[in-house]
Amino acid sequence: MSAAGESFPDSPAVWCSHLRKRFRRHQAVHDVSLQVGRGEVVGLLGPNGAGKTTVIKMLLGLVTPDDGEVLLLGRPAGDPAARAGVGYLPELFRYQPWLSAAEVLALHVRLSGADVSAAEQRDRLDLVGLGARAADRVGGFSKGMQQRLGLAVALVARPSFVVLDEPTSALDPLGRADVRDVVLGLREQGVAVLLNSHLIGEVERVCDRVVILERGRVAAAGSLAELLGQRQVRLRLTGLTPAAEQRLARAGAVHRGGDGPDVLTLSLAGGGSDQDDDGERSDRAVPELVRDLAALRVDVHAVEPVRVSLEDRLLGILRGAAEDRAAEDRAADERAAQEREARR
Ligand SMILES: Nc1ncnc2c1ncn2[C@@H]1O[C@H](COP(=O)(O)OP(=O)(O)OP(=O)(O)O)[C@@H](O)[C@H]1O
Repeated sequence: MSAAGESFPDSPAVWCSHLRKRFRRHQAVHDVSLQVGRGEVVGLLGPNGAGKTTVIKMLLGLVTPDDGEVLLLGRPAGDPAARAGVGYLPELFRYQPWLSAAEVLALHVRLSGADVSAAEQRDRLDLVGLGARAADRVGGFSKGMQQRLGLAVALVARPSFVVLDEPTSALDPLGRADVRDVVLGLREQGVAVLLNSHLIGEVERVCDRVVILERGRVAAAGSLAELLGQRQVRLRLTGLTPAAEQRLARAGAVHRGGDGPDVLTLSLAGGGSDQDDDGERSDRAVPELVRDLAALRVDVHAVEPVRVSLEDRLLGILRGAAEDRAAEDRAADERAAQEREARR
């Protein structure tokens, strides 16, 4: 690992608190606090215009926040020593078309001030699948090849924190799989990664934690286990009594219909999981419920977890946030109407 950015090794790779950014009349980022720990892979998700790229640029000291604080590798974001420890693949990438891929890499090594041998630079091109094109001019590269080169540029100076803004937007499925392997390899080496991607499956495969932005705010954040949780189970039950219905209602919200008269879906209260003494997740809610239902003489024919994908969760969170905002707008309209009425 490079010595750059390593003078505060116990600090998170990046930490920010209450970031805000307005562009003219548009508040792009309202209030964002997040953290990427050392060696952690964090996914940044959210719809178009949610503020992901603006947040990334503020984290890297490329956009000045109106408010809030950032520490990059334990230092202020604009500090050259912090930047030297960071590899960045921007969303909009463009490299000097008159240079060869090897020359682009060598240029970035010089700019970074790191000591990276020619052999190591070639290894980076091999890693992104451009080893055979090292001597070719970038002007003749396809978009996907340029994006691969961008990834090599981001990795070449042995960063301890890598920020990838839509790293697979120009890549074919094979290229996306390659990037996934690269990210997993970084994690193995203890390199922290912040990954902004619309490809939710990709994020689900490689990320330890996810931060979901919606209209410039953090709509949800947590580990994949926390976000996905075992939140729902489908049960096939016969012989339900009022007491059993009450027991079910205590376990969570009951949804019926669609899958037959005996089938119900239970959204477990509190996500249905607790922490045991060792801090491990343990799902006691379901076995306890089944035991109690059996004691109440209910016939339990089937119990199956409903698998919730990150995509489902993301859509649910974003729809929930949109509904909350619509309700707030309606309440504000009503208040304004009441005030107008009172003034008459
Ligand atoms: N330099 C700028 N000048 C004016 N407005 C900007 C600027 N940069 C971003 N914005 C606005 O800020 C908002 C957030 O943009 P940003 O690029 O951060 O979103 P994003 O979540 O990365 O979107 P996408 O997924 O489409 O890339 C958008 O409304 C955008 O138009």
